[in-house]
Amino acid sequence: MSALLRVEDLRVRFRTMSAPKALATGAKAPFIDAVCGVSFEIRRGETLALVGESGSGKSTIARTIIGLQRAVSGSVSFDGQEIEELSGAERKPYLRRMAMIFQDPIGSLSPRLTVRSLLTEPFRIHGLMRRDARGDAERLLGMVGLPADFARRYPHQLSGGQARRVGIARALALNPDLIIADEPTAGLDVSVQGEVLNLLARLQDELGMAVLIITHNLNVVRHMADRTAIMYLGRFVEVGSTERIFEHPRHPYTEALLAANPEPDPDAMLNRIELKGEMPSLMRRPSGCEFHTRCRYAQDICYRAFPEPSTSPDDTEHSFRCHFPLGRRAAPLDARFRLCGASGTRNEEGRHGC
Ligand SMILES: Nc1ncnc2c1ncn2[C@@H]1O[C@H](COP(=O)(O)OP(=O)(O)OP(=O)(O)O)[C@@H](O)[C@H]1O
Repeated sequence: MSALLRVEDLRVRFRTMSAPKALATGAKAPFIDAVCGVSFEIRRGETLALVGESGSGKSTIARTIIGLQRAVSGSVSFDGQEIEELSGAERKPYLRRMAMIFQDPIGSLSPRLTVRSLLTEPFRIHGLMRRDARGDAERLLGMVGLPADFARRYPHQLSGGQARRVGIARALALNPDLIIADEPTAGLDVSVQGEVLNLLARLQDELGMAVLIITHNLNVVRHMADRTAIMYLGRFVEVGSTERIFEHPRHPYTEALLAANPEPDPDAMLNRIELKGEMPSLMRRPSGCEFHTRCRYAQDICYRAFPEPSTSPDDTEHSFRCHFPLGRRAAPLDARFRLCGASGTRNEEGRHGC
């Protein structure tokens, strides 16, 4: 099946200080590369999860896809059309087919607008004349299980779960082909989290849209995603079907994330593994494999050489970047544990950029 969304070799860079200040202070890294050559696609109706620690670049990818952030290179194509090639006016029909659910349920809703205005604003933004704004708002509220009289409320009169439903309803307004959900359950009570996930899954079944879901929560991934991409320092280190990622992780970072999952399999070896140290700063990228500073299996080559992507022989859609992927590791046991610890220990020079 052809891809609905195709992202190719995407790179996004942020300035960390102005050029004159960098010159004055002699700083080597006036920028960080938040996203480093990421490529992936999402098929129609499919759910892809982006997973990784805070700061790994997940939201930056999302914001770049919907045009809130510019890439320094790479491309985003939607339904076969590269978005960057289009003028502002030509882009609109494509952007209208994507909608984003932002992280903060209440904070992402404009406090001065009623729910009715929030729900009908997408039509106005895209210049779509509607004869029955009240009917539109009621229909959208009904789709997310909220009563029609919620249309008169303001965001501060909503609970977190209700605000999240309004955010979802707003995202559905223009009947998008792709929804990007950035931490859709963050900040919600556990019971409400389940309701929101079930709602998203039901709407996806009914409406058939693709979903790009961004989350730290592996239980959310397991519940929602067909495929999963694991991010570290702005790169994909492992991508595959969610089942493969959970059952046969090949990258040690994936293994460690799964082990940190609050509901791990009690019999799995993964339970014994801890992810030690902090993620290195994007201003001081480690040499070689960028995960080596925290990897329990790292060997000399991991300090020196950046690993090329490999694929599983029995599943070419399962790819990973590791010199010693799980399942064919030959390191002596004492070497495996030598390198656990705080980040940056073997990275005195540090690198920036990617
Ligand atoms: N506008 C910006 N200006 C400068 N740096 C930014 C900007 N937006 C993001 N960053 C930096 O880019 C890196 C990636 O941030 P991003 O928000 O994409 O990560 P994330 O994985 O989505 O994190 P979280 O899970 O906390 O949302 C971080 O180091 C962040 O500080």
